[in-house]
Amino acid sequence: MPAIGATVLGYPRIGPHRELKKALEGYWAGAVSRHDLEHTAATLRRQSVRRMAELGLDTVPSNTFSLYDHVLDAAVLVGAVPQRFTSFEDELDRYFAMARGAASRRTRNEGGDERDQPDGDVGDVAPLEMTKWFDTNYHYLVPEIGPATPFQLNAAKLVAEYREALAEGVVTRPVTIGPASLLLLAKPDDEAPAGFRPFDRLDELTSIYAELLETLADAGVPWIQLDEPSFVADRDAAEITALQRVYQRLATLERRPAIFVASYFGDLGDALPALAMTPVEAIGVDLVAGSGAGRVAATPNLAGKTVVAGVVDGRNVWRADLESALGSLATLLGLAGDVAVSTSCSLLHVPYDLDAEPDIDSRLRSWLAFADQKVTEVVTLARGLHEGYDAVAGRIQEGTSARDDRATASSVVDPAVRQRIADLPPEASQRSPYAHRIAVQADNLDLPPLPTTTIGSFPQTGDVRSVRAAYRNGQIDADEYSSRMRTEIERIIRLQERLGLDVLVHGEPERNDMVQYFAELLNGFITTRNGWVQSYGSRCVRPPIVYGDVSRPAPMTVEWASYAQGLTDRPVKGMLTGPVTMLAWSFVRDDQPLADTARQVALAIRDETRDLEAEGIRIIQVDEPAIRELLPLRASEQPEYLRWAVDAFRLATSGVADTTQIHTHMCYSEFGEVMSAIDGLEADVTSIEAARSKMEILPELAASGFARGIGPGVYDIHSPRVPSNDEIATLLLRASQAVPATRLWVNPDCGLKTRSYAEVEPALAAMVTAVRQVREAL
Ligand SMILES: CN1c2c(nc(N)[nH]c2=O)NC[C@@H]1CNc1ccc(C(=O)N[C@@H](CCC(=O)N[C@@H](CCC(=O)N[C@@H](CCC(=O)O)C(=O)O)C(=O)O)C(=O)O)cc1
Ligand SMILES: N[C@@H](CCS)C(=O)O
Ligand SMILES: [Zn+2]
Repeated sequence: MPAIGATVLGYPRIGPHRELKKALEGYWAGAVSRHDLEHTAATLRRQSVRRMAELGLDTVPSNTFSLYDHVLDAAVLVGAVPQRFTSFEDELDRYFAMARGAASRRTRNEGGDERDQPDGDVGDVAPLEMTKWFDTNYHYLVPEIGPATPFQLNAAKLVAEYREALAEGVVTRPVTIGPASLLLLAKPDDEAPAGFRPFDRLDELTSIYAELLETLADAGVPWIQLDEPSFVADRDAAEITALQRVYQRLATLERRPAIFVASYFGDLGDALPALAMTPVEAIGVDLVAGSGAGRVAATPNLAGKTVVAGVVDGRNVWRADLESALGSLATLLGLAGDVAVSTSCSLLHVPYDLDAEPDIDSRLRSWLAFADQKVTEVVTLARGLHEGYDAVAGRIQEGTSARDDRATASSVVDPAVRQRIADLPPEASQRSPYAHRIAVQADNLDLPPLPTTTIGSFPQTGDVRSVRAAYRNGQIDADEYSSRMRTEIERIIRLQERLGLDVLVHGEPERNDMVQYFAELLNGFITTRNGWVQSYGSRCVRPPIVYGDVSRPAPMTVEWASYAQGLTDRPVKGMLTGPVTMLAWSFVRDDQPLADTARQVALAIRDETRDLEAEGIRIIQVDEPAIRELLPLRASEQPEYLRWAVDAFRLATSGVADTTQIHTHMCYSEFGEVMSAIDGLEADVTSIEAARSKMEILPELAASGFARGIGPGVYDIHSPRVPSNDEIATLLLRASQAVPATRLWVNPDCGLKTRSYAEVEPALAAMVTAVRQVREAL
């Protein structure tokens, strides 16, 4: 068995130029053949293993490539395919049906339209649910596992990708999710009786993994990496014992590769000594998010094992502190059998290569590291560890100088921002009592009961995107751009008037992304040209980088909002992204607490709310869809996070007069655990994703004491399906049983940017008709 040496836990897969995205969307649209899709995928995989090997890694992971999602791949690997997909005989059709939904066989025979959508679920076979991958902005597909879900090994992809890399001359280490985490990431299927947990089937699933290990041994695979990230969150003693049982069993198989159990996004806690007691050969620890090398080194039973030390941050873009990383590695050396050097998690969460960013100035660039630069850092550290400090002294010095330069750069610290924060009185985060302000807002707005609205974005048509691209590329000037955007805004305002909505939006046509748009306009942020990171399936984002103190040089949204308001007598909602979401979807500073950066962003947003108000905007929505996402995985760390997150939102939204109504919006998460924080935001109105769970969230919210305006989403915008008036009316009546109708608002689950007008117009018309019915009924 070769030593692991220098390695990474995973590598980006969307393609340096988003080749996979383009091939997938082309394939779904019927414009790219299956052969071409497979060719693109194979080329990307080969390039990736070659690149990692050329950069000097000792061992390279494989099977980290995925056509859609690695959790879906793991479900397919163990044959956990829900019944509704079994009629798809072709494997790729079945795979994409699980990812995106599909027309049933009946509809397919009638000419179903599953290839028309670039993303989202299509047709009448519902896809697997999508949810957040731990506390990242990546989304995985949730396996459905019930008592009768079949398990059957299907190792073809894993073995084929191993052999494909071997043909490139690279012996790889196949990676997949370990059995315990796979079940903890799954949800019970609809057939499961109350109280059933997928985890109940751990022993059965372990048998499939045993078979997998034997298959890999037969294929000559030296190492397998089984990821068990679910154990960096709070787990009970039974779950930890079960984890130990799994690896005791797998590691005592006669025929198997060496086993590397990886963890990331935090500290393994009690799971680390439990794993150390099993005969697995290697354990991976995250020394960036976790509590450090000292604690790991103190774990008994590591002497015969390789500790794979995740010392290079796999999910942020700062150049590593090589000196301190070497210190951590030295702490482990001598206590473990061997020390391998790695990233703290897969590099899936960072862009490929800093060299693809010609616009970033050279000084700032010297502070940064993207995936390929991180691979090089890992290689340098492994050399330093094994050949001694002097072998890499030059590189370490270079890194230290860059970090010192960053620490003292005047572009990072803005004394004016710091003074403003220091001068803030406590009442800056306090509005007058809700009962008082809601009364003055009612006078100011004069809205009907059950006011109707949308969440902000309207379809981002090809036309709108190409106008933005033309402006960005200098093909049209600012006047032409502004005029084209105004035409689009006017069209959206007139459409909403025609549909009969009560509170209008300008539709966000000028925004490439709800975070990047603001980052481009704020001091302290930079944005990238090619820094794409997969968010889900074929969808990508370019997370901005916060490098310095944040401030707002000029208004960011006022021009568009006030133009829209000038077109209509109905209130137009101003639309901003909140401080927590701005940070959750950016690469953040690692040189000051996140809470401090959040206050700076909050102040910039606060300035914007006041300017919007001064221009006659009477309602302002501050979106915080990611407030749940940043919730620490360990309960002990959650109260502190919630305290500063709520405080930042309140700082952002308390600068306006009582007459101005503050809305917020949340989606993409289960909000059960953060109900009291949602209440603590004190937004006058909160819109929240609720349609898919059929309003289940409302009783929970009411029970938490929440007693302000609430807009539970009445239809799911992730689906092209147009809801009927009756189903929306039914949901509204259900909502009115949990929340007094006087506090109910009516809106879709989220923004409409990924949908087409052909879906949006009838869906909103149904929503307005349903509200009229319900208003009469109430
Ligand atoms: C709400 N969601 C968001 C998350 N994170 C964000 N940062 N933003 C979000 O909205 N996390 C949770 C969810 C995740 N959901 C999504 C949904 C949709 C997308 C998405 O559609 N992404 C787009 C890229 C968006 C973008 O930046 N567009 C720019 C640039 C577009 C582009 O590719 N331009 C071309 C050239 C121009 C052209 O011909 O169009 C190029 O650069 O090559 C824009 O529209 O201006 C995607 O396509 O993946 C992401 C997350
Ligand atoms: N205002 C944004 C929120 C998305 S979470 C939108 O409508 O797209
Ligand atoms: Zn949303």
